[in-house]
Amino acid sequence: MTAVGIDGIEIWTGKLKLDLPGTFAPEQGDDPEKYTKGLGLTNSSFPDVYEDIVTMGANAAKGLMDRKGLEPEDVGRIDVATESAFDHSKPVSTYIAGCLEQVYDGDFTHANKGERKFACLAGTQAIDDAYNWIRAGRNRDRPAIVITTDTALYARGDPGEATQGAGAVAMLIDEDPSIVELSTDQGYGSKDETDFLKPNQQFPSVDGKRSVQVYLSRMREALEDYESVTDDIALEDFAYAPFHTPFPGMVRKAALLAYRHVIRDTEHEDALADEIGRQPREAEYEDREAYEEAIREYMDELKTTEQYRSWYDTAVEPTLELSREVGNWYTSSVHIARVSALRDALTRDREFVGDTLLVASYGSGAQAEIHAETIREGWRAEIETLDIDAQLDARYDLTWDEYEDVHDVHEYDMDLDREVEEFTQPDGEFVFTGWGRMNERKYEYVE
Ligand SMILES: CC(=O)CC(=O)SCCNC(=O)CCNC(=O)[C@H](O)C(C)(C)COP(=O)(O)OP(=O)(O)OC[C@H]1O[C@@H](n2cnc3c(N)ncnc32)[C@H](O)[C@@H]1OP(=O)(O)O
Repeated sequence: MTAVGIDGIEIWTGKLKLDLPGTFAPEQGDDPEKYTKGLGLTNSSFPDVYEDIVTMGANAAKGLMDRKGLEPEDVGRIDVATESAFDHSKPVSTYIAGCLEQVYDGDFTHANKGERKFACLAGTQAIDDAYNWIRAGRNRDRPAIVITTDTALYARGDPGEATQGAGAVAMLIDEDPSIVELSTDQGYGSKDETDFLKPNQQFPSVDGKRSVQVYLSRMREALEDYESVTDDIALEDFAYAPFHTPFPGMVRKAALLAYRHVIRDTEHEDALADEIGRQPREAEYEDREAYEEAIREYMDELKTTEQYRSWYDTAVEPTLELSREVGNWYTSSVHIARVSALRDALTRDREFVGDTLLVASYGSGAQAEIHAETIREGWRAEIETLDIDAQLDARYDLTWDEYEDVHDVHEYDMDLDREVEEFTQPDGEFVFTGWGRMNERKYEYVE
């Protein structure tokens, strides 16, 4: 079977940043370590006044097409995953295709376009759709572009405000891919949940603490489902485990739970038995409460062991590097975790063609999905070309008053009583220019 997977990746960050420990924490009256150590975040990316989900997605897609030498006619499909759409009917992919057609000679008339929604999971689902379309032989030898793009803003004062972010990832899905091959095995954990939602509103209604528990429960179910369709999982089989990362502290919890689950009844559990005992088994306890208390105690000890620390520091911690700098990018979040892993491998000059990643995606509402990906020969050349570090360094550092202005500019229902100037100069990129006669958003390319 010909390999299908991710052949190219391009990232676009919002061009502004908010320093969480330095600027946000003092205004909240919080200890800066709540952000750096608790949530695990240093900065959030924000969109400048001329940026939105379309400009960020189009800029990432243009970077990808230019690097891959693609013209519009070469592309058979454009799918956008977002939970920040401003249009209930016209998909964001049409806006993005319209932007791209301003700068290329050809057009995307014969490309299939769509928009995928399942909170942060939608990007992974759009990759699945592209994979299935290629596998079904309906692609006429053309690749698909999958774009994940979000302005992940919360209402002012919401606890989620600390985890905001804005950015886009464009990925080329093709046969014989350069970066990773996708596996056919997948595990799902899915339930109707009311934890994080946006019923006809821009900013989410969030039950923050419950959303954390829902994430963990769906991940456990997805892991069990994945185990049921594959041979037993051994954690040492995976070079990295990129998770959906709303904030790194969330992944810290998920990774510990996954580790406990996977080592049960293995030599790893035996090796830890002298140090912290064996894992509590429910049958050994009088009631569920006592069992759960024993599990909590075991987990508290497990996370301090050398065995766990060594796995976490190698397979999980490196996946959080970009997230710490940009915040939550919703649909892009797991995809920047994958890129963080690949960048770590590059820095370490790691030879890992043929190695596997265990990729754990999640969307509120709620569903988790787990699958494996195999590293391909061309990964190094692709990852070396990424300019995300330069983009991050070039971000404009907002003061508190400027942050308040930026948040207001991007709030749809805000009746702004003041002009907010752009903070950065657009240079070789798409920008938002205003509204057209049918209330559509308009864009231009600035040389
Ligand atoms: C949104 C998605 O993308 C989909 C999902 O993944 S849903 C799962 C995640 N949910 C979200 O991201 C929802 C949006 N976020 C939120 O609502 C909030 O950020 C939140 C509820 C997750 C946390 O908000 P909060 O209540 O203000 O923070 P709080 O729980 O007090 O502190 C956060 C962490 O910092 C720790 N902390 C606090 N002060 C600290 C300090 N001075 N030093 C070190 N750590 C500190 C806390 O102990 C806590 O860690 P633990 O959970 O490990 O105990």
